[in-house]
Amino acid sequence: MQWTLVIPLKALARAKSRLSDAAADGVRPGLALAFAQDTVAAALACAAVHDVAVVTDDPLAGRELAALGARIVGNEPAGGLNAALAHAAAAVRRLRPGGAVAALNADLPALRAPELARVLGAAAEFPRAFLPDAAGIGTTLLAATPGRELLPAFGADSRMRHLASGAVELALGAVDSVRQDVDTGDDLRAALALGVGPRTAAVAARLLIPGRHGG
Ligand SMILES: Nc1nc2c(ncn2[C@@H]2O[C@H](COP(=O)(O)OP(=O)(O)OP(=O)(O)O)[C@@H](O)[C@H]2O)c(=O)[nH]1
Ligand SMILES: C=C(OP(=O)(O)O)C(=O)O
Repeated sequence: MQWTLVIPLKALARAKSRLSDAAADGVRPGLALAFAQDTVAAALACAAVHDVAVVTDDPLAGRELAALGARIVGNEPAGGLNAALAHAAAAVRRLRPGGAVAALNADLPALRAPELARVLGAAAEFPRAFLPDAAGIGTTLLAATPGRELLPAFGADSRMRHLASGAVELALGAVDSVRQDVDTGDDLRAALALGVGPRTAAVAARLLIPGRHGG
């Protein structure tokens, strides 16, 4: 099964506020963009991925991610993350009727294409399925097979809310790179330990993150 991935990215100037312990105001937009670039590049390299649509109104992010090969979908309607995801999922389904669609977080800088392929392969067995984040509280991927609505419920406690919505939780081992989202400095250290993509590695090298250099 070949998937269209929908990747939401809010305005870079507002992104990753919980990373303020590890990255100053002037650095976070560039870090958020680097996470998204490494996420999109790994997604596009995945054999199970047909195409990638990034949902954003950020002009710089739109240009940079389009240059990698993503399609850019506007962030509408004004109603937050889940409204924008549902709208984008419907838009990609109009372009590829009968296609499989999955929403993927934009903050997976350690993402590896073979691990994403394993997750999507497992998701193909169910009408709707999701992967919990590394912390076990949120969600990094929500998938809907052909003919099924995505019904996204990202945000606080999204693992429980996706479960309650009837989506099947994927219990897979060895897919850490798909689960390791980065919201805090500790998350960033965990992602660096897994091994991040080149854009995040370049920005992180300038941050002198404790733990990366033995601190
Ligand atoms: N297009 C779009 N993406 C969003 C919106 N809100 C959040 N996102 C994206 O959804 C994912 C999870 O978002 P959040 O955890 O709310 O935001 P964040 O920037 O990752 O982190 P914090 O600022 O620390 O909350 C990230 O990829 C965000 O960029 C929105 O309203 N529109
Ligand atoms: C929106 C989510 O991600 P984050 O961990 O970035 O808040 C979520 O887990 O549903």
